[in-house]
Amino acid sequence: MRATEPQATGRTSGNPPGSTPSLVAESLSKSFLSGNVRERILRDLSVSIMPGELTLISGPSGCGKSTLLAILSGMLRPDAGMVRALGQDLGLLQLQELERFRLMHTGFVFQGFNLFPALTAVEQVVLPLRYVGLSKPRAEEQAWAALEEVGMSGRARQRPSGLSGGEQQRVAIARALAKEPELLFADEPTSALDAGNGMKVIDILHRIAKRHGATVLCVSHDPRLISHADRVLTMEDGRILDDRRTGALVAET
Ligand SMILES: Nc1ncnc2c1ncn2[C@@H]1O[C@H](COP(=O)(O)OP(=O)(O)OP(=O)(O)O)[C@@H](O)[C@H]1O
Repeated sequence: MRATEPQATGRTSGNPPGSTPSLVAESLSKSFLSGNVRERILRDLSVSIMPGELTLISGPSGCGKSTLLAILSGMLRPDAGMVRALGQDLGLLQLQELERFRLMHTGFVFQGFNLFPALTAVEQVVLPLRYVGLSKPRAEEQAWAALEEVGMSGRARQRPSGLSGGEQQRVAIARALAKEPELLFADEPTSALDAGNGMKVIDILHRIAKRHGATVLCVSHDPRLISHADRVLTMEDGRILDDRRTGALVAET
């Protein structure tokens, strides 16, 4: 969530990408036990992610994309290495402080939308805003603005059962966007959608990066999305093999 006063990152809404990364990972390692065998999933991985950009992490299934996203977002601790998010070393935070950091500064969009079946679209977006302490009128105002931004204000009174998959994902993006997080993470946000809706969703994520100066980090193995990102990191076997800028243009609404 953005502070009223400018923060230490020196970013203001809508600024073009600066030279200061918003996310820095140094020498990350992570392994998981698979039966009796310990499998190394991330291998001494270092990367810096910039604000105001949509960065895509691509690569084959099982190469560690979601694990990297989970560590960069503070959901998972690495075995070794360091993550600095918005200047904060996440490894130095106690669990409660880390949860607070995530609540105030990060938003998530998942493959399965994760909407509450009984709530209307606007209620889905209002709920987390109330949780971070906004008054009801302020939360409703921000929720409507976020739904407007993703082109869903006309469907705001619908429950998930009355919405298409693409529309549900746009509501989920509005929910993540409404608290104005500096860091927006998306794990396979288009994989349950057809090509047209997938493109719409990725273009919305791209626009959020540009308009809000947010850091948008998206995991996907969908090759159609590559030309829609500003930067593509290709992973294989727990490492980043390729780091490319695409010169992608933001689609207008
Ligand atoms: N909590 C866990 N416990 C044990 N193994 C795990 C855990 N999380 C991930 N793994 C394993 O780590 C490997 C990498 O998983 P990860 O989800 O990061 O890959 P991915 O590149 O995102 O794959 P996909 O594209 O299929 O989602 C996989 O072999 C997975 O089974």
